[in-house]
Amino acid sequence: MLFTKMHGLGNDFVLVNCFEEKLDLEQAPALAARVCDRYLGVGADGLILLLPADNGDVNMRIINSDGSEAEMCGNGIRCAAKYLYERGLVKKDKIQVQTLAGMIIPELTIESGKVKLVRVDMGEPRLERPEIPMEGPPGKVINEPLLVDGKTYHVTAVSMGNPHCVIFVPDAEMVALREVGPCIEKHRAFPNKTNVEFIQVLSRQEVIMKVWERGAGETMACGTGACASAVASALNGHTGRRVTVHLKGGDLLIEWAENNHVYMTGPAEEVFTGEYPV
Ligand SMILES: N[C@@H](CCC[C@H](N)C(=O)O)C(=O)O
Repeated sequence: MLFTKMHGLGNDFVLVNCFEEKLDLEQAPALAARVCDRYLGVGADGLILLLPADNGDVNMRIINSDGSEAEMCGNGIRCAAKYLYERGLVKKDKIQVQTLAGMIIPELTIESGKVKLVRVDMGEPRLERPEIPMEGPPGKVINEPLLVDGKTYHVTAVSMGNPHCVIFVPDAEMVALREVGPCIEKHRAFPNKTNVEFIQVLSRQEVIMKVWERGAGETMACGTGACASAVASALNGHTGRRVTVHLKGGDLLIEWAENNHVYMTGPAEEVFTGEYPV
């Protein structure tokens, strides 16, 4: 299988062009776990498959490093958009990408034939509890107490197609991510598990985010997580609707526009190409 290793702010992926490579999709979870292994495989947070779409330009599937499939991936879709444009597979600067979270539209900034930045219309955030999904009575989950291993966290739940649990903290550096992250990811309140974001508010326009991803653990960045965190920050009155999110791997600009769509702007990089035995 020919593949391309890419990353968005250090959130890294193995991309496979399934217009060319004929993969058995039923084997994709096992393949993802093998290829993403940082010791025995290529090493990545997820496997991205680009497939022919029945609606739109391309169908993107994202499988986490543990083999579980996610509905969407913000950093991954910027990588996919760059790949499709620079390989000439799509010849326009606005691409319609079919995902399990619906149609997502990346828009490219191109300089000398290369993609510099990608601005993605990530669609509307979903806030009602069953849409996350999260156990409990109907309504939105904004700054609500959640008991985790005897400690109470105040959580705001946002779905960007995939579930996010956002927690505001005074100092993101002090969070014991590897201890608390997996407990919240697998908390019984989240029947489909959840991504977990810890947010330190710096100002009305800037936050620091640490993320524990469902199915992948700690990553250097999470695009859908940054969008969910920006929405949660505005809902809790901590920031306005345009926020720079500082992540371990760099910055994302997130805007929750008046039309209720969330726009994410950031880079994507190609690292290398290779061949992997399947
Ligand atoms: N890193 C991604 C999100 C990947 C999927 C996530 N782990 C999930 O299971 O929902 C991003 O940039 O959005």
